Amino acid sequence: MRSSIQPQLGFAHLAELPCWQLRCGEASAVVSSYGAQVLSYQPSPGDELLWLSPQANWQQQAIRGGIPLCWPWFGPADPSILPDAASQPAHGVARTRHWQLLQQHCTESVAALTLHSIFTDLPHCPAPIELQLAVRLSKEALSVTLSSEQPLPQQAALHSYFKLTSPQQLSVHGLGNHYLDKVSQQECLDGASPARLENETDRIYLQAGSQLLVQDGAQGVVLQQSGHDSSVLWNPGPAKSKALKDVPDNAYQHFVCVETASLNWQTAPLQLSQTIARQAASR
Ligand SMILES: O=P(O)(O)OC[C@H]1O[C@@H](O)[C@H](O)[C@@H](O)[C@@H]1O
Repeated sequence: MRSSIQPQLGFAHLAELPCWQLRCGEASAVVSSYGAQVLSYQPSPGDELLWLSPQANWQQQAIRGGIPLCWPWFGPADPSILPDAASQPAHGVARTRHWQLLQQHCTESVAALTLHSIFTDLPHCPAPIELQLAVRLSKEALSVTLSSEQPLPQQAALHSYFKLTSPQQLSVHGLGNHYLDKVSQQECLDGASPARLENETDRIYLQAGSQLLVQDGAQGVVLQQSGHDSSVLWNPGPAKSKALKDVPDNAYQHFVCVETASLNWQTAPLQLSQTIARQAASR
C-alpha cells in the first residue's frame, strides 16, 4: 500500500486549522500550516507520542504542543543582538506564521512534505530569508529538519512536547551531566545521569549526545538529533502550569519537552534535525 498525504481542515479541538495528514503503513502524523508544527505522531493507531494541550489555541499565538519551531531566537529576544528586543515574541517568529507547501512525495515506504516561509521582517536582518521544514514519516519513525541556506546569526530549537504518563517515572538518557539551570540561574557540571524531573525543570544541556532516550515508565521514545549544540529539558511543574493560560492546571503531569537546539548564534546555514520513534519493546 502506498503512503498518503491529505489536506484537512481542523485537528482535535483546533477548528479550521489548515493541516495535512500523513500516513505510512500503520503510522500517521498531522502537520499544521500555522507554525509548520507537527501536532500528532502515532507510530501505530492510538499510540500517540506527542502532547497537545486541550487548551491550545492558534491565530495570534503559538500552538501549545506537538513540535513548535523556535527561530531565529530561543527564549526572550536578546537586546544585544536584536533591536527592539522587548517588543519581540519569545522563541522567535516561525511558530506564529502561516507556512506554504513547497513539495510532497509518497512512496511505499515514506510520506514526506516540505513547508517553507520567507521572512522579510526580521529585526536583525533586512534581507529576505527562506526557512524550510521537511517532515518525513516512515513506518518506523518521524523526522523533522529545519533548514535555511542563508548564513544568518540565529538560534533554533525543535521544541518537542512528549506525552507523559508519570513525571516521577521519567528519565532522559543521553543528555550528559553539564547544564545551565534556568530555574536557579546556575551552571551544573555534575548533574545526575539519566536526568529526572524536579518541581520545575528548565535546563539547557551543553553536551547532549546525538541519541537520547525518553523513558516514561515502561515506555520509551528514541530521539536522534543532529545539527544541535545543546538540548533543552523543560517541565513547568505545578506552579508554572497554573500560571500558563493555555494548559490545564495539572499539565506538568502530562508532558515533558525534550528539545533539539542550536543556541550559539552561529552565523552559518541552519540544518537542525530530530527523528523520533517508539522504542522497540524488549523481549
Ligand atoms: O511558553 P513558551 O514561550 O512556549 O516557552 C515555554 C518554555 O520553553 C522552554 O524551551 C524554555 O526553556 C522555557 O524557559 C519556557 O518557559
